Amino acid sequence: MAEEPVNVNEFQELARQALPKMYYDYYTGGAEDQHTLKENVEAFSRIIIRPRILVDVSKIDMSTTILGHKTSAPIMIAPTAMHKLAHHEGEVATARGAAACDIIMGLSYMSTCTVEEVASSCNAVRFFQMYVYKRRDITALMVHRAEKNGFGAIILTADTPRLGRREADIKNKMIAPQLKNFEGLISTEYVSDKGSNIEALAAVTFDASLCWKDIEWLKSITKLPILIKGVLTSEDAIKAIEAGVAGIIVSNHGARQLDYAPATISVLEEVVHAVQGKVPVFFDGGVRRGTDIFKALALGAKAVLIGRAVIYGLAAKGEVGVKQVIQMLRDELELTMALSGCCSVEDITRSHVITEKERFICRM
Ligand SMILES: Cc1cc2nc3c(=O)[nH]c(=O)nc-3n(C[C@H](O)[C@H](O)[C@H](O)COP(=O)(O)O)c2cc1C
Ligand SMILES: CC(C)CC(=O)C(=O)O
Repeated sequence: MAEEPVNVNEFQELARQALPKMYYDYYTGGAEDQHTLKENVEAFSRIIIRPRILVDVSKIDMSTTILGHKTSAPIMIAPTAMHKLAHHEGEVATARGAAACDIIMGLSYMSTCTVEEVASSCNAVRFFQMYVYKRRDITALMVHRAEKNGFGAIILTADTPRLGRREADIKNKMIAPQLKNFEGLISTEYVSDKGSNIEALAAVTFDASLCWKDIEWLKSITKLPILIKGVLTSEDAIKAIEAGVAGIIVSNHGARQLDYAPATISVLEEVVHAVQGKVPVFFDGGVRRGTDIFKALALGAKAVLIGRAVIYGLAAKGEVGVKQVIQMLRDELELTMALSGCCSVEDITRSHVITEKERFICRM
């Protein structure tokens, strides 16, 4: 029998073995030179933890509340597209993994299972991620379907007016299937002479004119709280609050959009300072270890979203793999908390980490 994976990187290797190259490249890849892709992970290694000793850590409580929903840990599943390319059960398996671990799942607008299938598969708290199509009637319908099916929030992804240039997908001539949510509404199968039909799909369907004033439109069609995903600057954090969002997700889309955008962990604090506690700030990008989650919490995130790591679990072992990856990250976070002298997520403070910039200033 093959050895059991002991960390997320080993799950990635299992996913590589399980998937056709075209899909593995789609899931792992980033934009252009993949500079930001590497940085998202490496920037974590430049942040050092300042552990405190002789604290009673015999009981650790990782639970927290996200937009009023109690969860077992400050961990959510990031919305990622087309899970059936990773495993035949698709997003239903992912949702069940989330439910088993008592964490919130973000469902992608570009899912391969329908909103209804995911909603009826388990009792996970679900947030619905949306893109805005030029055909606003279709987007409004999707939001209503999410609302009707008990989703707890809308995640508006704001960093994708056009799709980033993912060169592996271009070379592989990556093909997206017809997405079941849109059957009878719009075709999601576009053939492109540029290579990747996902790029063509986004070019034809996504509304590149989307801007801040459209949050008013979104608020007019839903009562659900809105999280805005893709904030990387204090300027946009302030605009998001002015627009009345319920939360902000610091994200560079897993480095798949603008290459040479900053590593998300390097700008989290800028956003947190701008927000001044008015709304919760969430974080994603490059999280592969419990220590990464601890660092993001110390720098002010309310919770982190996990993208690729969950897909690796799904590709390797379906629902069981999703569960194992989340459990692994939860266990690692718990151990990090214990070894740093933190009994609850509230105990994790800014003084528990030191950034590269601070170390540099100390040396001067
Ligand atoms: C294969 C893949 C598909 C993605 N699809 C979506 C999507 O449909 N909607 C979205 O808002 N973000 C999407 N993302 C971005 C994730 O929500 C998240 O920001 C990113 O994966 C976090 O980085 P990580 O993968 O390093 O954890 C996708 C990311 C990946 C890797
Ligand atoms: C189908 C794509 C638009 C999904 C996506 O956001 C991504 O691949 O990063």
